[in-house]
Amino acid sequence: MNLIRVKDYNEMIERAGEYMKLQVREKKDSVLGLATGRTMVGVYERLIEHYKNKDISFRDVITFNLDEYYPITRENPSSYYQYMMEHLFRHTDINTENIHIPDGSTTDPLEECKSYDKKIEAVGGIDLQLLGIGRNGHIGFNEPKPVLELNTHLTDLDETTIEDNASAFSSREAMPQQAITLGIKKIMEAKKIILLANGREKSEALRKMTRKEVDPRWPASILQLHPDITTIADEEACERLE
Ligand SMILES: O=P(O)(O)OC[C@H]1O[C@](O)(CO)[C@@H](O)[C@@H]1O
Repeated sequence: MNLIRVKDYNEMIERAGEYMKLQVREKKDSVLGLATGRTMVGVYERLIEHYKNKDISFRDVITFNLDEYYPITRENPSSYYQYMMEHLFRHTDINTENIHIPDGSTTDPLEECKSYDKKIEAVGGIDLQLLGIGRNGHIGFNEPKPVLELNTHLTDLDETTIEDNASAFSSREAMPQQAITLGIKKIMEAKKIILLANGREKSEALRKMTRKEVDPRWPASILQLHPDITTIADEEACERLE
């Protein structure tokens, strides 16, 4: 694993934006696996800047988001669908047909999960997967569990995740307790992965992720088996590393 230690959040998103820019410049029809959450807000701001400076175009880019709450409608301002529209897509020239986000309003989540995996396979898999990391070591919504699920699936959210993400909803009760998430297999099949971690609250997850053992109680630890992963982490997140 290539670990790049940076000073702070700004340096982290700068590097991540540059990395993603190069990917899209090298391969205009890149298949990008995208993440949401607080960490990614700045990365998308950088990408929008690169787009406005005409360094990149999203016209041929295909995207697959990692996850979506369940149940939730696309119109819900706290949905990841709205997050992506607000923070990235509506500022770019991306073709809306190339945007894929699990449908959190489906009445048949099992079918939605299967068809999501098939859509990824149909475009030849993900070229670059962008990942954040939960305080509990989750990637996407692959939560700490005795076993990790391979395929896209419906999952119960961990208490830590509910605690961390409830502020995006009007109340804790308004937050869905489940989500549809890409499984470990499609994440690991991505040709390249870039993972971002910032802040002290991510330091334990980062330590467990780099400990040279795979522990399903810290799902991100499996990423150590990926042949092309770059982790960019700030000083605070690196605090517990040797
Ligand atoms: O960036 P945050 O808000 O700390 O969240 C960490 C990760 O957990 C998630 O909320 C769950 O997928 C991601 O969106 C994010 O990458």
